[in-house]
Amino acid sequence: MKISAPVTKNQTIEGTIEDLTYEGLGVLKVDRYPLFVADALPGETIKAVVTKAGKNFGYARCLERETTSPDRVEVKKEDRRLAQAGIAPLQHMTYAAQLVFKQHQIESLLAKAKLDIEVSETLGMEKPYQYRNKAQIPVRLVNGQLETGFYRQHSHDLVPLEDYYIQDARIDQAIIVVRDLLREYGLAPYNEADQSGIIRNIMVRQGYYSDDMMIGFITNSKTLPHAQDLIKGITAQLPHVKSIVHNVNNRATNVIMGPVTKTIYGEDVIFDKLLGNQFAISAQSFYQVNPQQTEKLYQIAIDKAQLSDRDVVIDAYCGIGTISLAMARHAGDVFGVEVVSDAVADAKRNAKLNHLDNVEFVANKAEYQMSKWQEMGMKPDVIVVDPPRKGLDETLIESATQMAPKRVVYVSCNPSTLVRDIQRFAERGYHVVGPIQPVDQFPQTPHIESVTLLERD
Ligand SMILES: C[S@@+](CC[C@H](N)C(=O)[O-])C[C@H]1O[C@@H](n2cnc3c(N)ncnc32)[C@H](O)[C@@H]1O
Repeated sequence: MKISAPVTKNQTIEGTIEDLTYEGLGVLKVDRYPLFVADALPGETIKAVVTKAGKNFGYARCLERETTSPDRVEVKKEDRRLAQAGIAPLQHMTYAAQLVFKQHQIESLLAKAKLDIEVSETLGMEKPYQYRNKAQIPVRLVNGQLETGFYRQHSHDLVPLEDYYIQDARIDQAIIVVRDLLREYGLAPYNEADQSGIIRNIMVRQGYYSDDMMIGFITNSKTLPHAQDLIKGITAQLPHVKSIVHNVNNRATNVIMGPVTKTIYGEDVIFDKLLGNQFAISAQSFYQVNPQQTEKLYQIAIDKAQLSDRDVVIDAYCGIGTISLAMARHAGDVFGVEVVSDAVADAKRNAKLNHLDNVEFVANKAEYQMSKWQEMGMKPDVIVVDPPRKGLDETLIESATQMAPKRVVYVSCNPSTLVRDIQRFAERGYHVVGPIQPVDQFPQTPHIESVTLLERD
């Protein structure tokens, strides 16, 4: 039997938003068929036009709001570009409602999996904007002029921007300085259509406690024309820049940086602090983007780990060792594993920088290393995992539980893989203790970070 959508493209409909998707889109149902609507909140009655009608779901654009949710923040016309660019897709919700939305997202995934686990209120920020310490901004030609900005969502059309709202204001200022220098020296922006031009992206990293800034040029060409002029211009206008790097990426890919980064001014790294430890951060290493909330996140992970000074800890997916070093102050020995070798080099350097000699770092896939450690007979007391969005490899869960740690602390940036992995741990004798604690690392966006404690049954 052919199933068809109960609506057609361009049809106008009226209804009340029932829910929000994990991306923060309003859900408007026609019979049981869901239409997803941007900038629409639960309880709001709207008139909308169908923009896409697929087999199982569709999309609609709000034409008129007949009632307004108390959770709504009116967004100024000039700021709507931030939502279009996917920078702040939740900007139309009060911050309090954003925090509740994140808590509910985890609760509803747990309920779907029939898991009776409590979720605490999301720990939010006092000032939930200008928090990001890193930007990778595309450079393109728009109306005959070199522009910096963000892509309109689901497209490669550049929306020129100067105020990115969620970035450290010093980063916004640096992007303008660099953009103007690129214009002055006539460097051609990259053109994706025929892969011509020079400058693909500008990368900026800013310390939170330190004033250090790193600027990176990601180019399509092997060389960076006018490198000395650019360095001179940047350092004259932005004296806190400690490092300028050049990265070549001449492949037709959405991955921003190529494999090799060369330092063309100053140091290879910038320095910043987290929970009192100093960190050297290189261009290619992962470093949490919201330093204020990261300190809260790590402190919760440390508290949940309940370390004693003889405990052996594994920190899987350790990046530049930020969690490892924070734990090393409370534990016997800490072993970190991370796949990016530059990050491991940074982690080793960071252990020395902080005079911590009870930490060891290995460059390997966490799933391989965990099975190696298990075969070697290692018996950790605590395992911390902080994987990327795809969550844990099942073989890692197998080796980790075989090693029988007392506790597993799971730092997650994706509640759906977290819930899947909690079930996999449960099959191997580990259960969640206490509530899951969401921490808002990404205000104004639907991203959800949380910390979960699992213990052996
Ligand atoms: C969410 S980050 C966490 C990093 C670190 N714990 C922190 O808080 O800064 C995930 C890290 O996992 C690394 N990674 C991704 N896949 C991996 C794998 N299969 N094995 C080990 N590390 C991996 C990434 O390079 C990244 O550094």
